[in-house]
Amino acid sequence: MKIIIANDYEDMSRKAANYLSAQVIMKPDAVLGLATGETPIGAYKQLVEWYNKGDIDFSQTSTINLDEYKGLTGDHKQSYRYFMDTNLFDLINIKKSNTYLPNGMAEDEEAECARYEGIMKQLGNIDMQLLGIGLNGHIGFNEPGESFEKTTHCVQLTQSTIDANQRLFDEGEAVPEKAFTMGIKSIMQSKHILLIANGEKKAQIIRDAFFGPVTPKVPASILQLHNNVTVIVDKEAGKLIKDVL
Ligand SMILES: O=P(O)(O)OC[C@H]1O[C@](O)(CO)[C@@H](O)[C@@H]1O
Repeated sequence: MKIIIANDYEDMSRKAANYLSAQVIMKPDAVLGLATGETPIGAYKQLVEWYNKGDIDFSQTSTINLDEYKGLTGDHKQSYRYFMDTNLFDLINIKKSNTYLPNGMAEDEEAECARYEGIMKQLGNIDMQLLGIGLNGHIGFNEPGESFEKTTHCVQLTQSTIDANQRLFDEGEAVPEKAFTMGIKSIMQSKHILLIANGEKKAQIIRDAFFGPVTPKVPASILQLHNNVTVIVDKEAGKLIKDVL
C-alpha cells in the first residue's frame, strides 16, 4: 500500500487526477471504476481542465460506478447518474453508452443486481478504481456489517450514512434509505485502487481502515489485503497516521 499525504484538497485532487489520466493515456480503452460524493469533485474538475487543454482523450474509455440510490431517476439532482453527468461525463468526450451506473428505478432488485454483475463481467476487471470513504468506513455503499458482501446488492443504508448525506438534499427532502452498490469482490478485483479522503473528520477512519484490524465492521479495511492500493489524503485526514508511516 502506498500512502501519499497531500498538502490540501487541491493537491489531493490533482494527484488523484494524475493517476487517472495516466491510466487513460497509457491505456485509452481503460475501464475506470468511479465514485461519487464530495471528495472526488476536485479530481473530476482537474480531469475536465486537462481534457479542455487537449491532454486527455476519453473516447475509448469505459466507466462503471460504485453505486446509485434506489428510487431516484437519473435526472434527479441527487442521483449519482446526475452527479456523474454534470461533474464529468457531459464535460468530456466519453461516449455516454460506455458509462455505467446501477438503475435506481429498477423495481426488481435481484434482476438489477444481476444485470450490473453482467456488465462488469463484460467489461472485465476494472483497471483503476477510485474510492472515497464514508465516516463509518463504507466503500461504495458497502456498509459495516458481519461479513463482506461480495457482489452487487441492494443495501439498507445506515442511519449515519443517511444523516451524513442529508446535507446534499433539499430541506425536508428525504434521503433514500436504500441503494444499489457494487460488492467488495468487484472492488477487490480492480487492478489498482485509488482511495482519496480529505478533512479532519476522516482522520480517525483513515487510521482504523488502514492500520486497524481487517474486519467487515470497517469495510474499507479489506483494502489492506489488496496488492495495489494508493491512498491519497490531505494533511488533515492524514493527521492520525503520521506516527505509523
Ligand atoms: O466524499 P464524501 O461526500 O465524504 O462521501 C464519502 C462516501 O460516501 C458516499 O458518498 C456514500 O455515502 C460514497 O459514495 C463516498 O465514497
